[in-house]
Amino acid sequence: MSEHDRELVSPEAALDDHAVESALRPRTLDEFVGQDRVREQLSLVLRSAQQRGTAPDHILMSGGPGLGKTTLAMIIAAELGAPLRITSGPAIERSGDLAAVLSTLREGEVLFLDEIHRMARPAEEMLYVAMEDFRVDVMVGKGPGATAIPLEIAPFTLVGATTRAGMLPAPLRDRFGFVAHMDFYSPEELELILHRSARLLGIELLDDAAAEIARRSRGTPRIANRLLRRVRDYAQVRGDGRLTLECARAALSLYEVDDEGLDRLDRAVLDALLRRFRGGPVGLSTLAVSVGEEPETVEIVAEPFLVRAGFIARTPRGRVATPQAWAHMGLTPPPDAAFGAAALFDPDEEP
Ligand SMILES: Nc1ncnc2c1ncn2[C@@H]1O[C@H](COP(=O)(O)OP(=O)(O)OP(=O)(O)O)[C@@H](O)[C@H]1O
Ligand SMILES: [Mg+2]
Repeated sequence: MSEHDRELVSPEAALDDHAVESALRPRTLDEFVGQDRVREQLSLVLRSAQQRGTAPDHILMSGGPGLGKTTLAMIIAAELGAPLRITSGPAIERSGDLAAVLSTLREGEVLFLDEIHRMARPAEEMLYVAMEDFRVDVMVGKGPGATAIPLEIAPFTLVGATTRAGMLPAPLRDRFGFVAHMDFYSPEELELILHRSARLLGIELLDDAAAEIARRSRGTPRIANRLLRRVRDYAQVRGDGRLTLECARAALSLYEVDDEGLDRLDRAVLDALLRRFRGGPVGLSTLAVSVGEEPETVEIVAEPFLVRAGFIARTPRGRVATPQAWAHMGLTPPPDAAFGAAALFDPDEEP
């Protein structure tokens, strides 16, 4: 599948998303739609720290692409009235890169470390100390004569974001006082987000069209906003500019986003699972290879939604298609097909 095909339907940010995304980002906790539990927990963490006059605990946000991690990080700084410094795991190749950031933080500053699971190992150790003791040990010299010079740094709040919380070493995870688990959004929440975006973009969006787009957005605000823009294009060129249900349906089918919001990658994964592996169980990397994708892409981009929507079950022996998957793809399962939970408890098989 080419990059071009992927851009529309992937929850990961595409090039043309960036400008419009920053325009559509909610700026306060109140404007942030959905994730009610996270919002309430976060609001307590922030308010109480403000009342105590201290920097709040370090905050980790975990969740799939496009669910609002960067947005929340910006909101945290804004709610605290604190300056925000942004960096990311891949930008920190050596511990020196991190030392340079940490040693120039101002008191109370929020440090947003995106993709924190991709930071270099030696920098991780430095981060542990910084998070706990607000200190960096700067190494001077090399070899046996090297010494660590402790340097005090200003109390700050680290906000880490990761799509793969499981990949964080336990000592790092444990140093976060609060972990926000970002989940997929309900269709109703996505509708609210779509109406808000339409208002900001000056688009006339009818209720039933919003519901249709929301239902097909794979629980992800980024995808909802992107589909909104494609339906707007359609309405502008082929209609009278208003986003009606007919426009939404026609545009989404043109862009191959199906009734359940499955895109080409999702369907390719399901198709391989059903036809080539007779519904599984099959390992994730085998499945990824058979659709010509990186295992990480299938694991982070396609699978969580397919599981959440009830098309795939994870079992100790691998991924298994559910009856719903067979039905959705219009195929008949073989009589011996393994089905999700049943496969979990097969007494004759070793996990
Ligand atoms: N709760 C929300 N309410 C309204 N809009 C939202 C919400 N969450 C996300 N969005 C919209 O979705 C877009 C993507 O969100 P964001 O960039 O924060 O995702 P992310 O989790 O950081 O993704 P990535 O893992 O790719 O970095 C934002 O531009 C924002 O407009
Ligand atoms: Mg982000």
